[in-house]
Amino acid sequence: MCTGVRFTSAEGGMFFGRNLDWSCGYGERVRIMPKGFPASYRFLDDAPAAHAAIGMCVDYNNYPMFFDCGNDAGLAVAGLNFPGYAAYADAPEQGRTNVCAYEFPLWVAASFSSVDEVQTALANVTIVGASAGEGLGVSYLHWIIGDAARSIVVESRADGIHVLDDPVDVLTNQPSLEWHLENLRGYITATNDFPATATWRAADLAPFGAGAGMRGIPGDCYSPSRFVKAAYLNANYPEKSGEHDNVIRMLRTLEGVAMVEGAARMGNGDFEKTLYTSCFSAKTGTYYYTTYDDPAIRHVSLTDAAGAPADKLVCPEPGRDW
Ligand SMILES: C[C@H](CCC(=O)NCCS(=O)(=O)O)[C@H]1CC[C@H]2[C@@H]3[C@H](O)C[C@@H]4C[C@H](O)CC[C@]4(C)[C@H]3C[C@H](O)[C@]12C
Repeated sequence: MCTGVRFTSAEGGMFFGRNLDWSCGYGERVRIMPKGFPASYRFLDDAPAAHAAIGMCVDYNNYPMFFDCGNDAGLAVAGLNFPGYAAYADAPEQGRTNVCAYEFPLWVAASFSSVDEVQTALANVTIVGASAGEGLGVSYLHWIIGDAARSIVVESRADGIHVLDDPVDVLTNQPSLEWHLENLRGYITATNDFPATATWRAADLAPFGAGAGMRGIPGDCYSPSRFVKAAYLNANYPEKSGEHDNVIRMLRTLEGVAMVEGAARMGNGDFEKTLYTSCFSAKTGTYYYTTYDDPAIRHVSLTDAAGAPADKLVCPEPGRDW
């Protein structure tokens, strides 16, 4: 399972993060793709990246297969599993912008400055289900894309591409975003208020402490449950100022929907857990992350690649003080 979250600070800076939940890693690393990087595409003309980007990826022979990333214009994107619902074209379609599923985050981050720009381009996009390389297969994903103004979700389904506004700025896994948003209507009585003592006949029922109003918000790891809990937390977290408190907001919110080893097996019998949690700060171009085995916060910034040649992915030593 995975969860993505977006919000803005009191100053208007976007923070965009995700949990990557799976049983095993793919050798993922944080990489910076410099501006001007020769981005190559299977069915599109190769183009130098208009924007530098930073994020978690498989560095596949100097090609970043991003899981999630943010760029120097403050636009960010993350891919989350969507099997059973995602459907891609078998082959490129004439007259369309044909983007392979594995290329999608790179294409978004390298090419665009805002959600509006991506949304316009998506009107002519076909997602093609070509494999990235031998043995890599095709991942069936949907994507959340955010900037300082808003977020959208992109779902390529059997009936075509759906570009949906995401008014709660959260994404998990199956089913569709429309379903998750409709499902929230079952939880509208949840509140962070401290409830008054109730009187039932002669009994005065005082709350045990804080949290009574949140009862009913699910705490399990199932995709619909994580959507509800993440949406509740994202909607109720008080607005914060400055980098520190907003990074903490993101990491604590994602911790609220993190998967702990042993809680849930995948179909193959392996336990799923939150392999890493990330937070991209758009204003500073910094990518913060923690891993399951090392909860200390590490960070790498787009500025760490200043002056680096454009044709190589940059892998700076992560900082630990902040
Ligand atoms: C497994 C990851 C999604 C995690 C997630 O959503 N889990 C949900 C679990 S569940 O279904 O709901 O049980 C996805 C997100 C990004 C994916 C990777 C990226 O798409 C980049 C490449 C793409 C290649 O086609 C396959 C390898 C790969 C390296 C992908 C492996 C894997 O599918 C990743 C890592």
